Amino acid sequence: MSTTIPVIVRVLASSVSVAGKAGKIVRDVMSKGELGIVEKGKDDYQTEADRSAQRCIIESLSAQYPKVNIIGEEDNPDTEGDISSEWLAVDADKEILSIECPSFLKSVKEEDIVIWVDPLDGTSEYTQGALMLKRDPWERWKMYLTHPLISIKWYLSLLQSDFGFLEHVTVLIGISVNEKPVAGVIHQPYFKTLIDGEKKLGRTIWGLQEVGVGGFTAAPPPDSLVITTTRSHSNPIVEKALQVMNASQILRVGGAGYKVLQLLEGVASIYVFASPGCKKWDTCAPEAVLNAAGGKLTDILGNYYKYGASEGKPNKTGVLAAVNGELHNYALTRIPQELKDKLASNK
Ligand SMILES: Nc1ncnc2c1ncn2[C@@H]1O[C@H](COP(=O)(O)O)[C@@H](OP(=O)(O)O)[C@H]1O
Ligand SMILES: [Mg+2]
Ligand SMILES: [Mg+2]
Ligand SMILES: [Mg+2]
Repeated sequence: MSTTIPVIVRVLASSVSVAGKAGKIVRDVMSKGELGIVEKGKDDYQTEADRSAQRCIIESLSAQYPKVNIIGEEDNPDTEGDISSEWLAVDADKEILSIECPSFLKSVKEEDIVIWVDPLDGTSEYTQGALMLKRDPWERWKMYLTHPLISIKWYLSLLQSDFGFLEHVTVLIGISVNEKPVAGVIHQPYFKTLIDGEKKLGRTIWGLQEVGVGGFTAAPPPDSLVITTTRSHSNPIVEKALQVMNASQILRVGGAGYKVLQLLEGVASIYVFASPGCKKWDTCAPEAVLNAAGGKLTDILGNYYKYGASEGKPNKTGVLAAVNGELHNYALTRIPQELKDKLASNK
């Protein structure tokens, strides 16, 4: 690979490639049917797909860019032994390699880069999606009875959906320089497209500051105010912040990556989550891609998160994102000061 291509462009091109590979791992674990669910904390789970996809991403990127600081969500991905060479991605996306690098990023060195990896965003939705792949109703019912995450209400709604909530699942790779997210990849392993009548699964969306976004068709925000928010981590303060928005519709979906995709594709205009819970790996890639598309992501107080390697991982003061500065400001001014103060006291 030519070394005349700036390192930030090469890192983005490699991230696009490896995200696709991680997405395949996520689908393969699901098809095998053994999810290996581990409880990390309250409402916080990890599966074999989270662990394996993280190994694939981190080992592939660190083999190519040993001086880049890479931080992943999963603490203990099974690090015993060599990973399958099938999982090591050393290629780079050709289209990205041909991008003209913005001048302010041309001299960035490997050691200036911090990458935040969420190998599987929307783990709740992933584990619930597993039920939909059980074709035998009795098998499905048995799986429901032993599933730690599904209430009867969600079981019934799953049975009515086509693909469960698997579309909410994304693989996130956020690239930051000087604490700011400058580039990002959102890969959606279960996105369905028909190419010449053939079904293809998976798509990769990317963004680079001052260059723009690719991998999907951008659309303007909906005419009326549509808000997107969590479906599995709500609480009374999250609900209060939604009530004050005066929205015509509230969409409850999984994953920070998927919610930002809804903003980019004109499905929703604002993402509101007035609670701690998200971490730097949840927001780094979505923030980078949204920025590159002209949007804005901050905490509920309107402050940007910092993505340096020594920053705390939790996004203690929530998430507020919108397709443009005007809508972001609208949401920011509607959130009562008392609620902002409550979140700020978590700092
Ligand atoms: N209260 C909470 N506890 C643990 N994780 C939370 C959380 N609230 C949000 N998150 C994490 O933030 C991401 C987006 O959450 P949500 O889907 O509820 O909007 C998920 O990432 P992961 O699925 O990668 O763990 C989720 O786990
Ligand atoms: Mg998680
Ligand atoms: Mg996540
Ligand atoms: Mg995750």
